[in-house]
Amino acid sequence: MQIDRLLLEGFRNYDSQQLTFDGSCNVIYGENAQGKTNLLEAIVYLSCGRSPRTHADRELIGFDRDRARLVGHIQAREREFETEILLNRGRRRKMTVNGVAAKNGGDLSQVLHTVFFSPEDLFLIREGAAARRRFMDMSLCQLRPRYAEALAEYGRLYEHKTRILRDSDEYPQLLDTLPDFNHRLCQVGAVLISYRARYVQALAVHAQRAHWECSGEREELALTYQTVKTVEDPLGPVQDIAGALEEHQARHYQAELASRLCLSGPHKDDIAVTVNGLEARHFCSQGQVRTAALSLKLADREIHKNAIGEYPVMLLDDVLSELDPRRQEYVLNRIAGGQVFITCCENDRLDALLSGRVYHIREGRVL
Ligand SMILES: Nc1ncnc2c1ncn2[C@@H]1O[C@H](COP(=O)(O)OP(=O)(O)OP(=O)(O)O)[C@@H](O)[C@H]1O
Repeated sequence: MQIDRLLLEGFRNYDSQQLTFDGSCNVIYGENAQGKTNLLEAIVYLSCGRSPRTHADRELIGFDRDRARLVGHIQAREREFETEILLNRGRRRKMTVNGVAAKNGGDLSQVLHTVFFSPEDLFLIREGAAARRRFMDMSLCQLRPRYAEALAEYGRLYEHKTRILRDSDEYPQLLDTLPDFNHRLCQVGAVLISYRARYVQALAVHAQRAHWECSGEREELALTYQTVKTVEDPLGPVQDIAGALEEHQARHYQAELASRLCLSGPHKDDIAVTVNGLEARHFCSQGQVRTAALSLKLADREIHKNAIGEYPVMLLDDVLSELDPRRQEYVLNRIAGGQVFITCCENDRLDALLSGRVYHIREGRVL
C-alpha cells in the first residue's frame, strides 16, 4: 500500500502543491513551522477523514481561504485509487473515492491505512486515558468501518444526553427522553467495547514483543483493556455487554442527575500499561516511556498488516530526534518493507540512515 501522488490546495499553509512520492522512504525536512507536519496530517486525513491534531475540520483550511482540496493517488490491493476531499467553510465536506461519494472516514479507510507517530505520542503512556482512547479510536476507525459508524453514533448520543442532563433543571420534561438515549448508548457502547477488547488483545501481544526486543530483552510490557466495571467479559457476546452496561447505568442514574454528567459508559475506557509489573504512567523512566509508546505504534502497524495483508503507510513526525541511536536503529529496521514518511529538521543524519527521496519544505512549498 502506498501513496504515489498528493495534491494540496488551500490545506493549512499549502497554497497549491503537487508531490510525487517514493514507494519506500520519503524524508521531509525543513526548519520549524514550514509545513512538514501539515503534509503528514494531510496523508492521515486522506486515510480516515480524521486529523491526528484536531477535531475541527475548519482549522485545516488555509487562513485566507474558503476551501481546501486534497487529492491522493493511492496503490492498494494491486489496484489504483484516487481519493479526493473538499473542505468548505460552513458547509459539509465532500469525499470521493474514484469519483464515488464516500459517506464517512470508514469508506476512505477501505483504500488507505496510515500509522502516525509524533512526539506527542511519547506521552501516550504518561497522559490520562483520553490519549489512549484516541489512539484506539484512530486505529479501529481505519480497521473496521462498523466501528467508525458506532463511534460517530455514540458521540452524537453522548452529546444529546449531556444536553438533556444539563438542561433538565429548566426543562424537566426532557428527562422523559433519557431512557431511550440510555438504551441506545448501551447498545452502541457494547459494540465499541467488543471491538476495543479484541484490538487491545492483539495489540498486547505485538507490543510486548516489540518492547522486549527494543529494551534488549530486559523489560516486559503488559497492556490490559479497562472498561465499565460491570462488564466482566468484554470479549463475550455483544448483547451480554449491553446488559452489563444497562446495569451500570441504572446504578449511576441518580449520580448522573445530581452531577449532570454522563458518568457511565465506554467514553471512560482506558488501556492499563505496565512495565515489569509497575504502572508505566507513574513509575517508568523517560526511556521506558519512549520504548513503550514506540512499541504501541509498531504493534498497531502489525495489526494493520495482518488485517489488510499489506503494511500501512507509516508516518514518523519528528520522532527520531527524540530517540537514542539504539532505538532509532530498531525503528528503522522494523519499519523496512512498507512506505514510510519521516520528517526532521536536519537531513544529514537521516541521509546516512536511509535511502529514499528527500523533500525540502519551506513555507508550505517543496523547494
Ligand atoms: N489553517 C492554516 N492556514 C494557514 N497556515 C496554517 C494553518 N494551520 C497551521 N498553519 C501554519 O502552518 C505552520 C506549521 O506547520 P507544521 O506544523 O507543519 O510545521 P512543521 O514544519 O512540522 O514544524 P516543526 O518542525 O516545528 O514541527 C505554522 O506556521 C502555522 O501557522
